[in-house]
Amino acid sequence: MAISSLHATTSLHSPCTTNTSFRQNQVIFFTTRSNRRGSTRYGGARTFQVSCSVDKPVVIGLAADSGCGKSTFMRRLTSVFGGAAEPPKGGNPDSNTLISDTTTVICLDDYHSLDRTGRKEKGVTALDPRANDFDLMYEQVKAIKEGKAIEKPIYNHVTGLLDPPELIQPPKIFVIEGLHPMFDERVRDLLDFSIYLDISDEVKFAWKIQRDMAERGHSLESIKASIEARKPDFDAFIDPQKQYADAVIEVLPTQLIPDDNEGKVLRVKLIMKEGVKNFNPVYLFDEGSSITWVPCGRKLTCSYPGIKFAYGPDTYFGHEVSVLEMDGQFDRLDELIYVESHLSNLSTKFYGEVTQQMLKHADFPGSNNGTGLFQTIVGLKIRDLYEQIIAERAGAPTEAAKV
Ligand SMILES: Nc1ncnc2c1ncn2[C@@H]1O[C@H](COP(=O)(O)OP(=O)(O)OP(=O)(O)O)[C@@H](O)[C@H]1O
Ligand SMILES: O=C(CO)[C@H](O)[C@H](O)COP(=O)(O)O
Repeated sequence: MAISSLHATTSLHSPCTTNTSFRQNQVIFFTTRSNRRGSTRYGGARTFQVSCSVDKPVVIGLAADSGCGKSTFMRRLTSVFGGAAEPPKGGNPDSNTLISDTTTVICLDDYHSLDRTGRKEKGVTALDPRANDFDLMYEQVKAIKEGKAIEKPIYNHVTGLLDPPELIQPPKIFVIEGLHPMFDERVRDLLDFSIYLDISDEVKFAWKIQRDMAERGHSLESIKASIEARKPDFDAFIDPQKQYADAVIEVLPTQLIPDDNEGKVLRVKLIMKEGVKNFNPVYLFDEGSSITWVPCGRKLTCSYPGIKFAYGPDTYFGHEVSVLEMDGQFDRLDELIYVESHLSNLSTKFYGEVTQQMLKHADFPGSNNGTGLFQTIVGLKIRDLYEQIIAERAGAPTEAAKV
């Protein structure tokens, strides 16, 4: 049996019908095993009746290369919804899934159709579409969006093998993060909102060195070689997805320090597509104007090289966008409230919520610069989008939806 149809038959078509034997988001393992050359899949055609949520999930896509801040972004997003995300309780300790009260985040690496050995044998990288099962990805994201539970495979990053699948129940917000959330048109069309983290080569290199040398004991040469080996497939299959994103966070070297090659001070752009349903771009001072702002002075402490904001309209892959930019870093995070008070359409629930979120996670990477600030803002916009969709379904549009 083809892998995709095997899983299609085992997806649990019981949105609200049931004998509930499983709790919402409970994860179950299946041990039936099927093999094919180059990969190992587990699964079994079993029928389960499970509990379900009446509200169908809102589906969010987050695309980025490996080591580009997806996990950090997801931690900020989950925090905006008020809970901590944890791996499935009692499940596979190497599961890539994170579950909180509101959100379930799955990692699209779980749709690798070739395991580490299989990729090596075939001479393809994990970024290559031939190493991924897009039919299964589509069927399962569609099932979740329809409120049905799925048995999702697990790619084990420790062993490099495909582990037995885990049962995933439809949450309120379903996030698919990884290399290819916008690659397949069918999957792309299921997304209610999409984000691309666009990290420039220089910055990606600096972050990889920091993590893989300091935390994983890799040599500088091996990090360089791994980045170079991935580059052609990254350019061919990952990078082009940014044209479809509703919001792009672009991370570049600073322009405030001439010829900077340290990669510590960053220039970060938040590129927000115009005309996206339930998403009103954030603006600085005056919507639609072009503005440059250097806030350093009496209200904001800035050491060298300072902080510079910019805002204005632009085009991005033929789409009208608004771009908010921050170059530099904060000396004192509590003073961010001064910047926040000059931004509009933030979708905060109270004055200072952005600053509060940033202070809460001051230890996350990027908390003193535009990466943390814009990830937090996008998190708030996603919460707002979710609330608008739910209100719309309930037939009561919010004030924001009427704008
Ligand atoms: N905003 C940031 N500023 C500085 N460093 C960062 C930032 N975001 C991420 N990093 C660095 O990159 C590393 C990877 O971040 P993170 O785990 O969030 O990425 P990821 O895309 O989920 O990675 P992977 O796909 O490999 O699991 C972090 O350990 C940190 O060193
Ligand atoms: O690009 C990646 C996504 O995170 C990984 O390289 C891919 O999933 C393969 O993982 P591993 O190196 O653990 O076999």
